[in-house]
Amino acid sequence: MKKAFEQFRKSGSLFQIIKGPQHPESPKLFVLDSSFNPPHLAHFQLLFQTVKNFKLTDTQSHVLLLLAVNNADKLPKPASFPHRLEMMCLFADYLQEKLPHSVVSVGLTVHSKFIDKDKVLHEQFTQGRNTNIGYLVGFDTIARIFDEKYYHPLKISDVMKSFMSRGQLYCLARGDCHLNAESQLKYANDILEGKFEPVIPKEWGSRIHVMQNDYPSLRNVSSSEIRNKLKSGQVDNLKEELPPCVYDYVTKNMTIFD
Ligand SMILES: Nc1ncnc2c1ncn2[C@@H]1O[C@H](COP(=O)(O)OP(=O)(O)OP(=O)(O)O)[C@@H](O)[C@H]1O
Ligand SMILES: NC(=O)c1ccc[n+]([C@@H]2O[C@H](COP(=O)(O)O)[C@@H](O)[C@H]2O)c1
Repeated sequence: MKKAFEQFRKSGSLFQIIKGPQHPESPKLFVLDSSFNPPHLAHFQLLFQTVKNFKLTDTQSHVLLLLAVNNADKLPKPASFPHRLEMMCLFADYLQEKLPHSVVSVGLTVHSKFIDKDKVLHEQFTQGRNTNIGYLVGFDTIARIFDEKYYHPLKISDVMKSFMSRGQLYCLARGDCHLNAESQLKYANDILEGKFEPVIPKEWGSRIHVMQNDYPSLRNVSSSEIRNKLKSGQVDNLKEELPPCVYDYVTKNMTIFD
């Protein structure tokens, strides 16, 4: 994975598939953009519930696990990018088994903001086809996508116009969030009712789909909490929070999070 990562870095490309088919013909692309530091079962649940509820009938979906080598806020640590790619590939195999009617791939991008990732993915996957792209996020990330500080001095209603007019945002409510579950679940409706006008145009509410996590025990799971448990040696508790393949990887390679 170190080689694949270095090649991407040197290539000057904006996006590259590292694992899986280069040009899947699916009409629906689901993108999980994450730091994968490490990937965990709340990420799995976000993917599983979205594909189950929003896939197009009788067609194969394409699930893309996307790692940005430049994060909007976080430094590239503690796990190095090659280690994260290893964990993403294990997670992709696990997903492929659980979602047999989807094709799963792993990709890298240089872009940190969703509006920029979206431009690149449209060029890559929708040319001459009618592919619909949906982005899978937790509620904290929705709040960050609509935070004006990332676009200053431009207005959100202008800068996000094409992103919000063609894509969908599939969102899983989180326990460890600034809003309670009830407020998270009515967020799309609040937008539709114009509560955040003029910053967020009300018609965008129809493109946002907020779900409750079917498993209450996963609502507070996060990569940082998992890293903390690893550091303090609470590894047994992690079996309920990580796919078995990722659990094996992190417990055999504990130093990657130092
Ligand atoms: N428990 C969860 N419930 C719902 N969404 C989640 C959960 N954990 C992560 N996500 C979402 O998955 C996406 C990618 O996650 P990210 O890599 O930021 O994971 P994280 O667990 O929040 O990481 P960290 O703790 O390092 O910040 C984000 O949009 C995030 O909101
Ligand atoms: N405004 C935006 O588009 C925006 C804001 C915050 C995070 N992100 C991206 O979301 C992804 C997940 O971020 P975190 O790992 O920080 O939760 C990263 O690729 C990050 O760069 C995008």
